[in-house]
Amino acid sequence: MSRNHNSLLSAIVLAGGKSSRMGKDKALISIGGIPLLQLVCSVAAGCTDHVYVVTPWPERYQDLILPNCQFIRELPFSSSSLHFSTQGPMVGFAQGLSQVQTDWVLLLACDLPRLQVEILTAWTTELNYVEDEAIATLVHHTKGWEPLCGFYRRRCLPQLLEFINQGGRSFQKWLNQQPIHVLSLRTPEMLFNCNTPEDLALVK
Ligand SMILES: Nc1nc2c(ncn2[C@@H]2O[C@H](COP(=O)(O)OP(=O)(O)OP(=O)(O)O)[C@@H](O)[C@H]2O)c(=O)[nH]1
Repeated sequence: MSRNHNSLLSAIVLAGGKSSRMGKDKALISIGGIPLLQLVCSVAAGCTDHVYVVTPWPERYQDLILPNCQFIRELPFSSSSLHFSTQGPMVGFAQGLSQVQTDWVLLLACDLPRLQVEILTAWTTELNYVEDEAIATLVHHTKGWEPLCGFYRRRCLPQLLEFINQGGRSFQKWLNQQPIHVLSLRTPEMLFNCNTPEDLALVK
């Protein structure tokens, strides 16, 4: 998607974690013959100018077809993070955000099989109208914020790192301390996460 230079938009897709509820890497699960990470990246590429895939293991995904996507290899957050594949989505996000050059970034989990590019594109047009003080624009539902399908300002990185450095790993806790613009969503099924074999059966 092409935009004027001042309004370029990046996406960060997170592909890490344990996939313990699924029992195998969610990113590689096939939905209609297409690996889930490829599906999500293709939607991200359809509504942004550049896609970063943040993962501890880029080699695992080298056979996927990911045009306009660039891998960022996630590193252990600190020398004490021995099991860095489980350091959590916030740390992956922070590492991705440190590479982003655009003012806004769309953050996506890799386990969202029902993303709709039309809705994400419509949301991108709202970014120009978000209050200056808001660091993100996200959907809010009964369980709280939806952190892994929404937009963040690049300038939130220092606050994010401070929270992480103090041991914080909960998006909800961090977001509850921040000014956030609320995104409206009439079709909440778009946010369906494919976490378990039962979820996968529903999608298929
Ligand atoms: N890069 C990166 N992504 C992560 C990490 N942990 C989780 N994710 C991603 O964040 C999204 C949500 O992950 P979750 O479903 O909460 O956690 P999970 O570890 O993947 O799965 P469970 O073990 O079943 O909780 C998915 O896109 C994961 O790939 C991480 O440490 N690094």
